[in-house]
Amino acid sequence: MLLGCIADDFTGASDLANTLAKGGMATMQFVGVPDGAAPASCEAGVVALKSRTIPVAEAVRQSLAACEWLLSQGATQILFKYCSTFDSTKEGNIGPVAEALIARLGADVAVVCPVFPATGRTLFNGHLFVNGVLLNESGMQNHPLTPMTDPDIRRWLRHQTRGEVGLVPFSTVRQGAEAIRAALGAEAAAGRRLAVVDAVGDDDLVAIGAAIDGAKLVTGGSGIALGLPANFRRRGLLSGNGTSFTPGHGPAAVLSGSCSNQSRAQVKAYTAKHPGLAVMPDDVMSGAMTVDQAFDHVMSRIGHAPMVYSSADPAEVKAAQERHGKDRVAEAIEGFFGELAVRLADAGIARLVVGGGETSGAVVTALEVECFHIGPEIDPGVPALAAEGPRPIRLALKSGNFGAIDFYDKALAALGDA
Ligand SMILES: Nc1ncnc2c1ncn2[C@@H]1O[C@H](COP(=O)(O)OP(=O)(O)OP(=O)(O)O)[C@@H](O)[C@H]1O
Ligand SMILES: O=C(O)[C@@H](O)C(=O)CO
Repeated sequence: MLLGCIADDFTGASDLANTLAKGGMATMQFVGVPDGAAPASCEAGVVALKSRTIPVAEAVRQSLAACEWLLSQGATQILFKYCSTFDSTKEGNIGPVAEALIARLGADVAVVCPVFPATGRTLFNGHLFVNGVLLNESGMQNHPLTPMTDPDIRRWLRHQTRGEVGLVPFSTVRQGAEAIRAALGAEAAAGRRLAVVDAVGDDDLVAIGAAIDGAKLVTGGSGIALGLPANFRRRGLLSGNGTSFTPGHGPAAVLSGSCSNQSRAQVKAYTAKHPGLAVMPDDVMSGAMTVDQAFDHVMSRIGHAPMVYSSADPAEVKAAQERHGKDRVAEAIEGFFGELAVRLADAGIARLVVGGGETSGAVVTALEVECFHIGPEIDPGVPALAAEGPRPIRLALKSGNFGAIDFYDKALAALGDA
């Protein structure tokens, strides 16, 4: 293994694995920290954690454990992947995890770059935009677990860190790799171990990638990985063998627990053409909607690739959270989808598409997936996946805001056929 990656959620892990696989690295995604060794052919290993919204100390502990395993597999550079919308609270978990990794690795400075131009995430003067709109006006201010109310990433991150946070502005980034390297060196010399780095396009990310060749720690969204494979290729370290995804055959279903604007539009488009079952938090919590009922609903319509969704608009989400408590609702719905996925896989569902990072984490964990082989890209940031483990199902894990309006139909086709 050359590059070792720690992702704070499961959709984010497959987003990153997609970028690295497209960049020509033989990439595997692992679910949690594996017990054994990675296959010798694995050049980039992505350990998927579900650490984005867990207590800070636990996120740090799990991330350090993942780091140890990746180092033990030979990784010479560690990449900490978080969301391109910087999903976090004032307490964490991005800052504390990054600082713990810096201390463990003895890194002098690590870039902070959530930029992902293909999905409209750009950073200018430290301010994060989603499709040209400031982060805190993009819909992310209504996120059920990590409402993003400040677009100034340096200021937001500073709430979470012990040390000061630096900035490499776009005026430097546009001068190329040498200038970026010098600016990062100046941040390190000033004692700032984390430096937010502006970028608006893929060429900026490629230049940043070249500037951080050999850096012990890199942090960011999947875009920060765009320029990294070239560093290993330049040294003749890549086999060029790619990954070993094969499509699946059999019935399909879709589960959506994401409440983002884009997910709600995708759910609407999909259920206009396929059967859909809306699952209400109140019904899940009271037992009025059981996994058995949802399972029967899906299985009786299985030829039509039905969808089960809890996706609801911000007012409904808020009302449910006020009635039951934010964590209890999330736990109940995630548990519901996890159990349903297991029932469906055991009943022969061969292709499953899941919407939402937390929801995907719950589903993949319940399915006891050990690792994934990375297949073709469906839409930016979302690859087809083949699971290894007790249930060798084909999966796509869609981040809440990713994917075109017809994403779910495209995903089912990319995963295989009936
Ligand atoms: N109707 C609902 N009311 C309240 N909470 C809900 C509802 N539906 C889903 N949730 C919870 O909201 C959270 C949605 O997070 P999830 O990560 O799955 O989606 P997302 O945030 O849109 O995706 P991503 O993290 O990939 O951007 C989950 O914990 C889910 O269980
Ligand atoms: O970076 C992103 O936006 C995604 O990979 C993600 O992490 C959403 O959960």
